[in-house]
Amino acid sequence: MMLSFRCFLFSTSSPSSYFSIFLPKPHSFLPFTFSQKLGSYTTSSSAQSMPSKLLFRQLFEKESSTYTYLLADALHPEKPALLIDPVDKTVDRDLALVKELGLKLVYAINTHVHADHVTGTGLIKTKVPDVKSIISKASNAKADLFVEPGDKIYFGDIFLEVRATPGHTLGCVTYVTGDGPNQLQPRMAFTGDALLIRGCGRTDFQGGSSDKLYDSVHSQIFTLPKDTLVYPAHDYKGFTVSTVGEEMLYNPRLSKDKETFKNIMQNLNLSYPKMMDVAVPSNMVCGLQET
Ligand SMILES: N[C@@H](CCC(=O)N[C@@H](CSS)C(=O)NCC(=O)O)C(=O)O
Repeated sequence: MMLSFRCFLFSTSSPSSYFSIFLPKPHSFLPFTFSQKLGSYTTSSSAQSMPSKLLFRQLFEKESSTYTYLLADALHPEKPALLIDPVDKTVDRDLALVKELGLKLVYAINTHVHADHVTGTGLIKTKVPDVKSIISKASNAKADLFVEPGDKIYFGDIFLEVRATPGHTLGCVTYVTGDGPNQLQPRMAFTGDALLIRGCGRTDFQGGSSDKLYDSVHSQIFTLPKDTLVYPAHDYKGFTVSTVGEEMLYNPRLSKDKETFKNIMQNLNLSYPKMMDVAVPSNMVCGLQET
């Protein structure tokens, strides 16, 4: 299999090649089968329906209704872990969980520059200095490492693939668990605010575009296998997880044609997020700006 990796952004200060962006792990060691069905999905612990190396937790911050996701390669000797979309207010809770589970946090990742809450990535770095922050290059925000479409973020033997999904903001990306013989099945898509469960991110600020969002979701998310699990950055209705197939059928915005979608988005009439004027400038610098 041909694999292309972007090596120019690889951090040489990374503790070991098991925690690398863009560098492939050999595919020769396969301690488990990923094909045997075991049970039903759960949204609060292991989301996979089959034996896997993934430790997965969906964590919630209730003031902004934000989901943070903890993923780790639990069978790797060092249990390398990453957090997607941590919130400043819940950093202590999340780091306590990481410690309790004996994980080694290596990356704190954002799907985009959030407008409704302050990211926890900068605060995490002050508490665990070896952690590297990651955001898309297109976001123009500060971080240790910048990702672009097609990049792979490895933690142990598992990787996340980066897909560009602009429209809510210019720099939005979706992180999808890898495709490959020793990767997780079903796949998981961390969609940020591009695709919410039965909804989607608003498109009225931060370079938002309903035209772009429609194309992003249809070309980068709805082309994934239908059983791919959808984990968004927010939920306002009590949902926790969906699938690509479900959203293609039942999403009241994105299941429509593009013109209808654009019309819906133009008429959302949402008020601006309460924390927007604080959150956006702060999140451009990992959430560390004095306010
Ligand atoms: N009331 C909240 C903000 C709610 C909001 O605007 N959410 C955003 C994602 S965070 S920028 C969104 O895209 N919502 C889409 C929708 O259809 O609700 C606050 O004041 O923080």
